[in-house]
Amino acid sequence: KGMAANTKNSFKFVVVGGGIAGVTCSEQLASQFPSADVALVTAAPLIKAVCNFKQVSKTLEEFDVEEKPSTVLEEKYPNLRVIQSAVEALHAQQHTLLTVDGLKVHYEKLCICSGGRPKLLTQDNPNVLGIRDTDSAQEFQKRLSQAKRIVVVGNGGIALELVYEVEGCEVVWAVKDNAIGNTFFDVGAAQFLIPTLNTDKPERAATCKRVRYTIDGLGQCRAFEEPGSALGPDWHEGIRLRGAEEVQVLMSPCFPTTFCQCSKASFSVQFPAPVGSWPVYVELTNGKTFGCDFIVSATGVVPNTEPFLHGNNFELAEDSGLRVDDHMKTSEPDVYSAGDVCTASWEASHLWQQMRLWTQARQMGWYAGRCMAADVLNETIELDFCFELFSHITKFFNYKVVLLGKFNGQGLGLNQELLVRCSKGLEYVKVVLSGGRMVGAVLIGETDLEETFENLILNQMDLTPYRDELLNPNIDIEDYFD
Ligand SMILES: Cc1cc2nc3c(=O)[nH]c(=O)nc-3n(C[C@H](O)[C@H](O)[C@H](O)COP(=O)(O)OP(=O)(O)OC[C@H]3O[C@@H](n4cnc5c(N)ncnc54)[C@H](O)[C@@H]3O)c2cc1C
Ligand SMILES: NC(=O)C1=CN([C@@H]2O[C@H](COP(=O)(O)OP(=O)(O)OC[C@H]3O[C@@H](n4cnc5c(N)ncnc54)[C@H](OP(=O)(O)O)[C@@H]3O)[C@@H](O)[C@H]2O)C=CC1
Repeated sequence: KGMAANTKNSFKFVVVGGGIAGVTCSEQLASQFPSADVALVTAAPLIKAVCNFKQVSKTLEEFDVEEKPSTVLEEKYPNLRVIQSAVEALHAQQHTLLTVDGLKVHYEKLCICSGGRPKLLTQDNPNVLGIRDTDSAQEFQKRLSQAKRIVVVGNGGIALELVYEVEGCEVVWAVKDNAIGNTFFDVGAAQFLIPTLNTDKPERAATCKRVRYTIDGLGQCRAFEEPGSALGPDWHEGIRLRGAEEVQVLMSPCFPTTFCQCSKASFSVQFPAPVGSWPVYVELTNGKTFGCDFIVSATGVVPNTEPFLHGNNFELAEDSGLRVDDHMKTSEPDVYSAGDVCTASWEASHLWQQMRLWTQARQMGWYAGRCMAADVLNETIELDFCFELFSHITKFFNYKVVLLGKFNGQGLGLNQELLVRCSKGLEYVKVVLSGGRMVGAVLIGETDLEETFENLILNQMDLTPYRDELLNPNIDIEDYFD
């Protein structure tokens, strides 16, 4: 009711974006300042809320995400108003936003949490799809139900999930690396996971046909009008990812042909002139051309900065995210940013790196809210502990996956030693040591090692004397370091 009286659309705090970052930030502000007017301006009709939050260890967290109508937020926080409209322009000097509905919103402090959108191979081909939000996932599902063959390009999180989940449709997976899942895994972990593609998925074993997995090529294993929030864990659950035919996963570890000799940035797939009856063809650098019903471009995300830039002086990072400092502040006064749209530009802990993930969206949104509050109250605030150590829990190919620190030896060059333990079909454990200290780990399966390894990474103990015991399966490592 208090909000209804605010006809001037002037707010102490305004947050843009109803994804995890924006919702967490606005909830933080609305609960810390119950008498201040807070607005959440978001393009999509539904917001994303964190539920069943569980702090698994010092830095590891798990939670579910629910899509809810925005009224739920307004009911919970009487001082929070949700404005469903896309922001069209920002005038940072005047502290105002304009929405596509012609609404002018005034703020004292603003946090931009507008997320990202798929970095598509090409924008103009209706047969090249990206997956980001509920709408795009539904479009994908609709097209898949009629499809006999699709080509998946990209080797990150979405591609990994798709090739595992899609059934009843031939999948050509064009991978330019020599192993799968390059954003999360090294070759060893990839080798561990690959046989899973060849087995029935547990929950569907009774009903589905056996997946045939063939290896092709050289490899060793070898509408952005009203963008919705990014999907997240288990986005494919409840969506039937089934094509029109029998199942075959065909992996082509090769480079799409028109991959320029130079940098990846100039990469583009060309669509050769049709020679058959498929709606679209893709030519790969192993010399093969595949016709397919459509191509999924699972090639990363681009920060949604567009409506905020014009006429303002935002510093952008190389990946075109809004640069934020260790207080989540952008280069414009009173403008903060969190989640996929921003790029952490502070001197990060040597054990942390930004990855555009659900968990980091929540952590950044929450911390940005606290920083905005601290600024208003003239209080000092230290960089939150969650930015000390990179940690991520997820699931790939139905295995629990925990990633800690420099899990792929990021930035370590030759200054690293890897210890690996692997039981086929059961677990894969990799530890990254640098100068005798643990700096990262990949844990696949029910290893139960995450807490002990997290502690060993955080306390930077010299493990040189223990390196032979560290992964010895006959030693209870938790007791050992107790
Ligand atoms: C298919 C898929 C699977 C994923 N799986 C996982 C996973 O298993 N684990 C994991 O950790 N991460 C996963 N991610 C990544 C994760 O979903 C994102 O990192 C995270 O959701 C980003 O949250 P965000 O709040 O920054 O942005 P978003 O969720 O993208 O939200 C942005 C919000 O801003 C709004 N918006 C955009 N532009 C405007 C504008 N101009 N005006 C007003 N509002 C605007 C949008 O409507 C939206 O509400 C996945 C992503 C995808 C696409
Ligand atoms: N379970 C989880 O945690 C999941 C997380 N996500 C997150 O959602 C977001 C979107 O996922 P996704 O799209 O898979 O993005 P990712 O960043 O995970 O992966 C993008 C992949 O595409 C490759 N790539 C980039 N540009 C090109 C190009 N022009 N041609 C060919 N390949 C290219 C990248 O290779 P290279 O690295 O060499 O550039 C990389 O393999 C990511 O932030 C991801 O982390 C998604 C699904 C599941």
